[in-house]
Amino acid sequence: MNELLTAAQMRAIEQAAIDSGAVTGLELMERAGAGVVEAIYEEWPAFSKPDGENEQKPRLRAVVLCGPGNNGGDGFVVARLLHQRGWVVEVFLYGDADKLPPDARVNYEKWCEIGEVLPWEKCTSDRWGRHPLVIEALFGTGLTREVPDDIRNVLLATLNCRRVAVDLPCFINSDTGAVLMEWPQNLSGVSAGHVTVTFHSHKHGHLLGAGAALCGQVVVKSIGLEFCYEAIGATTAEVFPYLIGKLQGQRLSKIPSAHKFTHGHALILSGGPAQTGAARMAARGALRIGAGLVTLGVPPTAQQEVAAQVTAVMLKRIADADALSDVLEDKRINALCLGPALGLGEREANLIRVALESGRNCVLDADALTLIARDKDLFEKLHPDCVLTPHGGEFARLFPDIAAKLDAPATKGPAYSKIDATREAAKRAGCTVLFKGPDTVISDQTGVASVNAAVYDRTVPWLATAGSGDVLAGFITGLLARGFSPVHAAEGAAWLHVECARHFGPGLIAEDLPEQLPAVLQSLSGSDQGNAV
Ligand SMILES: NC(=O)C1=CN([C@@H]2O[C@H](COP(=O)(O)OP(=O)(O)OC[C@H]3O[C@@H](n4cnc5c(N)ncnc54)[C@H](OP(=O)(O)O)[C@@H]3O)[C@@H](O)[C@H]2O)[C@@H](O)CC1
Ligand SMILES: Nc1ncnc2c1ncn2[C@@H]1O[C@H](COP(=O)(O)OP(=O)(O)O)[C@@H](O)[C@H]1O
Ligand SMILES: [K+]
Repeated sequence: MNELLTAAQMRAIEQAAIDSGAVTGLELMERAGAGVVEAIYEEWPAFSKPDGENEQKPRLRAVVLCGPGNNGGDGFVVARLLHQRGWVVEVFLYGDADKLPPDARVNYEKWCEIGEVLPWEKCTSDRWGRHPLVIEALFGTGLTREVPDDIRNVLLATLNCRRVAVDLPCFINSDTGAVLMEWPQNLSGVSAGHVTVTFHSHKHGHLLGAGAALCGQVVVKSIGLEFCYEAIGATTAEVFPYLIGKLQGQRLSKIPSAHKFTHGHALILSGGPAQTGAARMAARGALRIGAGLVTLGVPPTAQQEVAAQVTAVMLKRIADADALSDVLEDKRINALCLGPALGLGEREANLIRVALESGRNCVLDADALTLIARDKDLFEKLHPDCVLTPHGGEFARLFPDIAAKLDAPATKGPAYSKIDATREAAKRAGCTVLFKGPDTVISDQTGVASVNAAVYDRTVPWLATAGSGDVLAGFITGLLARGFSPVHAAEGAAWLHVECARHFGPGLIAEDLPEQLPAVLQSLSGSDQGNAV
């Protein structure tokens, strides 16, 4: 599934399934536990060897850490299923067995018929050496507050073991990806779970914030809830897709009979002398992504510099806001990009004013965002055909109160997420907002949102290089010129941006990004419709 769910949405889906009479909570828990065991054998095929039947070989050993809710219930199922497959399993319970919720209690009792449930106090680090596998079923979507020290100490002691987190690592808020546990500085790069096995669909916390770096890899197992998905989607109405940019990317083929103006004309405004590289990279991106024509608007003082360095991109002198108005008399110019190294003076503010008043598609990045943050009047001129592309610092300048909510120390859940923040910002700005990062979130003013997650097998840390944001602004502008709606242009561009970085690999510099587009686009137009990308 490509949908991202909050804890509340997941609960609603489960409840609807149970209410329909098609399945019980106990059956769902059994399927969840079976999904975890299946994932364990997929991840470590060596476990499938018939250990236990061979007298020479020791039996496989696991420890299961069960929490006080239904996540713990899943843990008891896993313990039983592993035992059935010949494992030696030790089970610890954090909390009071008498207070377990009903389904978890049933599975606790089933386990008690097989083996012992050890109290948490006995869960000491000297036990880990004997276990090839630690299954953490302490808290899942029900984590509501910081993880207590007696759990933290145990978790830190397991870091050298093979680990499986059930649903989510117990210290990650499922709605925000925030870590609700003090994490030692020297372990900041350590993944806290080799594998996280979740059910039905990803949760926000698997992709947002620190969550992605600490889940290890995420395996999604079906627990048979697909049949009620539509009904729930309609009632919850806020199910966000991720990787949807791929779908937008797949719409990029050009009609054989079309001419260049069919694909739009993008105008990208450059900064002054020695400040022209950013706009040139954006222009290259817009052209490569398929805009029919791309013009760089340059201040007269930078004309020579830019002319010496462009070929397919055209050039236009734009001295000031009046000159921009004149250029925009050409109605074929249908997408503008302002911001990359544009400058922060009055001239630039006036250029932005004219661009916004023209009502054209408009990407506002970098310096343009700073100018809009400074000038309420400019902010109010934003309209639905604009796309704002802030990184964290620019977002905080534009929406300080929203950023403060997002940055508030994570002490409880459910909490305010990057998706919530981007949706609120887009609503306030009245346009599409693309909030950058490895977890880029895109939302339009109506609340439609998606996440372009550059995590797990799409990790591209080398994209954090000077100027890559300028290229992204160019990609979005090019797609706007080609007629994509603002939100689809932002989604498609963000997805292609990451694909270009993946295609190039380490050593990437921003100039390389547009040059990867031919190969990436080629693979999209192939017979497999992009599945290979
Ligand atoms: N519903 C279903 O049908 C299915 C659900 N499934 C599974 O259930 C999981 C959700 O179960 P859940 O809602 O019971 O929440 P869960 O994550 O076990 O935690 C709640 C408990 O933890 C406690 N607690 C929280 N934070 C704490 C802290 N920091 N420190 C200490 N305690 C803390 C909290 O205490 P309380 O806040 O009530 O005092 C409560 O006791 C889900 O992730 C999936 O694995 C699957 O089987 C599929 C079918
Ligand atoms: N660690 C990372 N993984 C994936 N993408 C990243 C990472 N860091 C930054 N990016 C992406 O790189 C781009 C950087 O843009 P920006 O911060 O505006 O840089 P610049 O101003 O130098 O162009 C954004 O698209 C952002 O999402
Ligand atoms: K867990």
